[in-house]
Amino acid sequence: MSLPEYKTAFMRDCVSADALKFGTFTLKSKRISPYFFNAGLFHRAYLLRSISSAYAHTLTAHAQSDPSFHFDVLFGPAYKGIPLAAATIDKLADLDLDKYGKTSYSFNRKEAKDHGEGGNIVGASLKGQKVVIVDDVITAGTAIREAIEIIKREGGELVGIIVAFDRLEKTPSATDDDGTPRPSAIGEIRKQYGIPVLAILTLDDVIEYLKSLGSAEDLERLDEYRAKYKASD
Ligand SMILES: O=P(O)(O)OC[C@H]1O[C@H](OP(=O)(O)OP(=O)(O)O)[C@H](O)[C@@H]1O
Ligand SMILES: O=C(O)c1cc(=O)[nH]c(=O)[nH]1
Repeated sequence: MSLPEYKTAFMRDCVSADALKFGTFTLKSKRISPYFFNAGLFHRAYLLRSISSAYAHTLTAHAQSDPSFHFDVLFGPAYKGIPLAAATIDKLADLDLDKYGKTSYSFNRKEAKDHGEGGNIVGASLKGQKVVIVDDVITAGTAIREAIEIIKREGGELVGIIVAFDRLEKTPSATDDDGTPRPSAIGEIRKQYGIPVLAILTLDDVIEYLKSLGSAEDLERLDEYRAKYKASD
């Protein structure tokens, strides 16, 4: 597997933290998946460093390939996006203090607060800011579209999205398993907004990993799932 070191290190930590699990899981979209990525398990200090470092490297690698890519705020949708956005700006500042030392983070409350400072945004104001959303996974795109709406409503400019894991699967629909390829939610968002949607790892990376280090049974189930739900983009 010819992945950059930060991706292989992240894959190793996903497996050791049990954040990448193989079995039978029901997704938010109700699709049944033979694997699940649980970013909530990156709760130990060394694991939070690992995931935030992988996000930060993915963002800086993209900024190197596209010098027009600039952002002021990392927005982490509640709940799992919150620690991810905060820890990632810390890592970005470690990588390049001059460039990222003034980058902010921000997140939404799921329920608006009606006392004290009030409102439902915590951290940087998004108004007039170039914003990148940091989340764990996009499947149907419901969560990310809610985050996009919040950014619009707050007057921010969405310039990119980064997730830990791109499942590379088509958007769920009533005729899900008819074998017809359709775009992924990520592909639709890229097309609709013309922005980069970056991922640290993809399903293809996991399948490559299973070929060398995983069980033949898991590999077969993931291959079957990919054949059934693979996106057309
Ligand atoms: O693309 P989708 O089909 O929307 O699914 C993916 C999202 O669903 C989960 O979050 P959830 O909304 O459950 O919130 P949480 O962060 O509070 O767990 C998950 O963390 C992703 O963000
Ligand atoms: O689609 C989802 O709900 C989902 C998939 C996944 O791999 N991980 C996760 O937290 N949510």
